[in-house]
Amino acid sequence: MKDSNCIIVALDFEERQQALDLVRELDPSQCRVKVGKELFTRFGPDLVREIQALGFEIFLDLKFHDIPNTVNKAVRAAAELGVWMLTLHASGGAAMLQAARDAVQGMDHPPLLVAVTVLTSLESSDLAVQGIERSVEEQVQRLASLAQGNGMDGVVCSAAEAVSLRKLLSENFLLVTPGIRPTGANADDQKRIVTPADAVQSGSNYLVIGRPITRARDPHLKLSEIQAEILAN
Ligand SMILES: O=C(O)c1cc(=O)[nH]c(=O)n1[C@@H]1O[C@H](COP(=O)(O)O)[C@@H](O)[C@H]1O
Repeated sequence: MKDSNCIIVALDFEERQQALDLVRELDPSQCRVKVGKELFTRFGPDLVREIQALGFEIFLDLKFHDIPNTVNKAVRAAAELGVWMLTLHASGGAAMLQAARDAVQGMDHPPLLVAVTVLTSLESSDLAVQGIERSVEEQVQRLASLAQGNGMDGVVCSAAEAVSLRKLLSENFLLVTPGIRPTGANADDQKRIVTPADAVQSGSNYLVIGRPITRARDPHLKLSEIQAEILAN
């Protein structure tokens, strides 16, 4: 997918002002933004509304993982905020995923529901510790099939799994891929990393990028460079 609007900038900041300063440098027609656990826990729905008022579609990444009734109510609350996309953990199981889907049934503009498969900070040895004796790729496939079979719009995975998922899943099922690192960038705590251009080539629909952009001296320039790299490939 060659779409200049496929990048989601992760606003992982401590301060409200840092997030707003970055957002004001960005163009809502060129990217979307992600509000995650740190920012939401500190500043809540008011900050989401403030960023929406600047014209941005918001990916609310709270990774719900709880009993079906609790997730149903939480998804409804997030949907009523008017967010564009939200996350829950596929490993919460079929009933939890269906409860999430039920929560947005009948809404005029429901958010996209995407299920996290295996976090990009994990590798096979981490699964083994949890008693999962299969490769990351197989576990991602299993959870992605579960997500697709229970009403999700897509999954969060590493772009390293995108090629195999594209063969397994329907064409319009979304692959949202964090763990993106331009060539030579620090991996930080990410284990399954892929460059922006390779992610798009492999079939990712949306690239979630945090530190490579937020830590850049000029975040707007860095975003433009990444977009240019994607379009050139
Ligand atoms: O759901 C997510 O967005 C997510 C899932 C995952 O498996 N890995 C992952 O890194 N993320 C998020 O994607 C962002 C990646 O940030 P950077 O590593 O700084 O680019 C963070 O906000 C993470 O919370």
